[in-house]
Amino acid sequence: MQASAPSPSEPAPSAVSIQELWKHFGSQAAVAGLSLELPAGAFIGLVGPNGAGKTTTLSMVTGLLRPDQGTVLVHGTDVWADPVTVKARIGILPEGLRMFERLSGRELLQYTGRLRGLPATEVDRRTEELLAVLDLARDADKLVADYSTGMRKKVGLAAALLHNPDVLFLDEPFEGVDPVSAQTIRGVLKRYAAAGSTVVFSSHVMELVEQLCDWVAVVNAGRVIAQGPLDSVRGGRSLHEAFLELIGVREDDGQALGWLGGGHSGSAR
Ligand SMILES: Nc1ncnc2c1ncn2[C@@H]1O[C@H](COP(=O)(O)OP(=O)(O)OP(=O)(O)O)[C@@H](O)[C@H]1O
Repeated sequence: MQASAPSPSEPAPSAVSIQELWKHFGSQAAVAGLSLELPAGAFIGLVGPNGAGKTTTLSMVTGLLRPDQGTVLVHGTDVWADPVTVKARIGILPEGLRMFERLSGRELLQYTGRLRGLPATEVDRRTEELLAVLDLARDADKLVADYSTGMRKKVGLAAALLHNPDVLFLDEPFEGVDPVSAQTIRGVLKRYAAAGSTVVFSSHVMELVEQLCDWVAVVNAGRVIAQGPLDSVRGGRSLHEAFLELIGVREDDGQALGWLGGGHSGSAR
């Protein structure tokens, strides 16, 4: 893989620079020459239909899955040439995060903080603050195995933020999360982004992306089909409308599923 430094004439430095990324599973190209420049300090939404390649892309960008081809730089450092440097600067909340189930929420955060090399007193301070802000203090001594989906997302987010990363990657952070927990997560992410850090998250919920993000990338069939500031991608429409148009959603021709509905069982037995 080739590492190339960003051009010195670039006005706003990229937090993440992705060049011609490829990943095949068997004969299928899940990610097919995807290139993206994600601006530093932005709140970025990565949207695309099911199977578009969002999770595969995020996995390659965060050093969890090796690309077949292509380069990913995080603040100028090649993820696959120098993963240790990059991993110190990023936080990740992956989809279907596996956690140490037999630890309590508090123990999980303390363990994560020590793994990150933070001093014990700092780990304790940050752990208690994150538990309080994410409304987990009451359940801090419960085992992670007994956490609900929303609680798991919140403790995963706390673990991803503990070392105060420069860039935070979240794969579907709001999936399965109730409106109260979603509001709490949104508040923490907004606070984090307001301090100049970069958030990159994938979502299917266009309204949420519109509310939170100032920059959007639309992925389809393993490629980026639109990227830029939210308003330029929307082009005067809602993001939902722009998304459907960009993806080229097919109108139902009314032929299929003609048997469905009306409560008649039909003749086939
Ligand atoms: N480990 C794997 N083995 C085989 N195929 C895979 C694997 N991971 C992903 N794929 C395939 O790659 C394509 C992209 O999947 P990916 O999970 O990246 O999409 P996505 O945009 O995150 O989708 P969703 O929105 O449904 O989560 C899909 O066709 C999927 O079936």
